[in-house]
Amino acid sequence: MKIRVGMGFDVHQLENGRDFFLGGIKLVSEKGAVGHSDADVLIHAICDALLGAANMRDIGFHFSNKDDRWKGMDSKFFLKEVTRMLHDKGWKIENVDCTLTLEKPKVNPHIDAMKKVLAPLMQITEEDVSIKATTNETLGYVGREEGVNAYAVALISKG
Ligand SMILES: Nc1ccn([C@@H]2O[C@H](COP(=O)(O)O)[C@@H](O)[C@H]2O)c(=O)n1
Ligand SMILES: C[C@@]1(CO)OP(=O)(O)OP(=O)(O)OC[C@H]1O
Repeated sequence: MKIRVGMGFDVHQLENGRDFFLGGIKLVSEKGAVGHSDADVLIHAICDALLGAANMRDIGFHFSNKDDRWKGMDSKFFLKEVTRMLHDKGWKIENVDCTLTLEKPKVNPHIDAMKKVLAPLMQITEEDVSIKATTNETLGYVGREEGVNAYAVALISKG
């Protein structure tokens, strides 16, 4: 059996009055993420981890931020598509593990809801989706609530 690991990282700016889409759900928050799509930083990091594991470039390579088709796009579409692309090459997703860094809101109360949305998009169980969060202890752009980071690792297999 062939197994591969991939890592993904993404960052988006936070702005007052924006919707905050994170992990496929909409959070109640004063600030939301800014991007070309719906700016779901967690989904983008997961897509990059999966594409990286399969050595299939990255999310911006397949879904350019210069392409109007993806403007305001629900990022769940990208994850579904990336999963399809991996399946087409014979890969099975084993698990993903993610860490968010943001000062607020608290994401712990929403993690189960995120897993429920993300797992079926990757055709894996919620047990195979791990999401964690930490503040940046007020340091740097995350600490100043100017941005949100997402890190993800993914394991895939075939054969
Ligand atoms: N946006 C966040 C940040 C953190 N958490 C949870 O709180 C714990 C403590 O955070 P520290 O940064 O002070 O270590 C962290 O381990 C998370 O469980 C959160 O839910 N949302
Ligand atoms: C998702 C895409 C495409 O709409 O745009 P953004 O929402 O700006 O997100 P980013 O993480 O910069 O990655 C890739 C983009 O091409």
